[in-house]
Amino acid sequence: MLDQLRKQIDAVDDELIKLLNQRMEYVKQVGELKRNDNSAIYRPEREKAIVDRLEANSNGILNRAAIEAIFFEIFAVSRNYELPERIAYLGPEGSFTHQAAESRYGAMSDYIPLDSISSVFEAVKTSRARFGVVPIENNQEGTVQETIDFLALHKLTIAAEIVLPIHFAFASKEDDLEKVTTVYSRDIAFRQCKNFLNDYFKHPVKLVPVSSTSRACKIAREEEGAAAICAPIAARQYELPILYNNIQDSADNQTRFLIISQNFVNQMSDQDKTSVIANLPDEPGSLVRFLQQFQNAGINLCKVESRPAKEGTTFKYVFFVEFEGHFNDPKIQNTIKPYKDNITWLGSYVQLC
Ligand SMILES: O=C(O)C(=O)C[C@]1(C(=O)O)C=C[C@@H](O)C=C1
Repeated sequence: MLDQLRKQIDAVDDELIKLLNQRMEYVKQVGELKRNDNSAIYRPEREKAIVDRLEANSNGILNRAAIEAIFFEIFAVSRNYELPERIAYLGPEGSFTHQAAESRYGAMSDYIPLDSISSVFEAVKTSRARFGVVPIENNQEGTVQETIDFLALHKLTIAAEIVLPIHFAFASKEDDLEKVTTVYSRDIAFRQCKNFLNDYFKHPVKLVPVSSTSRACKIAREEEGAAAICAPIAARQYELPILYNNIQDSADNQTRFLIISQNFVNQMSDQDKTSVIANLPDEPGSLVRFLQQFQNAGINLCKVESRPAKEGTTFKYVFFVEFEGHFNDPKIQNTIKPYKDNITWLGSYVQLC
């Protein structure tokens, strides 16, 4: 029975590899066309349209998550045939940002882990990497201010967003919780796994904050009585056994990441979001009048955040504003027309959250 099933699987795989090779032949031709007119290799809106179509047509076992897992790898291989891509991300290896980057660029891309958000921006700006992946907000903890400040400073563009459910794991070489005396992790992870720590530890245990959950795994692998609260990808990387998965208090814990690039322009789709920095006059009603334009045009705002303008010693602010729609959409163009000198466009990309 098993032999028979495996024979059938082999036959399907032979078909699949034939079809994938055929797909890559077409991809190579697309790559040549793109090289001729110097257009972007990475086209997130096209990838999304393919996944949407496959999900609608899939009347078998594969759901959207499975289709994405398979096809994002295929797209990553395709893009590498068209032009090898290098992706910088906020490291270290095994971080949630690494996991986000891999979820979009697959296992085959060339990755550079960097130790700060500013270094990721720098790597993209100096063309050391074609794309950079940085966190922008967590739905429990709020905004990563640094990312907004560097977006305002460097004028790089946002090519796409990634939304990743944040699952923490509890990993240790110890096979019994009684033997665990110290838990290493990031502050934010301790905050988000309070219930687990309260419910599972009846004896005193030391919580030691470290710079990353990968570092927590590294220490936990070497130290007796130690454990780490970490991203599952980090535990795997350090071969640290996972004792409990999904130990975070909230099942809805998600982080949103941005893919940044130089001068990246997506084509319009029907699900776009636009991010801008608005530098408005410092006078009564300035922000209200600006936002009123969006209400008048029926454009939904997704995020408004004020940040220091960092102009000398003054206490002035700029606004990071996100709204639904593509910058090139005539409706958006009309709405922001009176503000064209006050706005820096950061990107229009397919909206995932
Ligand atoms: O359609 C394109 O523009 C392609 O380059 C092909 C392809 C694909 O594999 O389907 C690859 C990369 C792009 O990000 C989108 C799609």
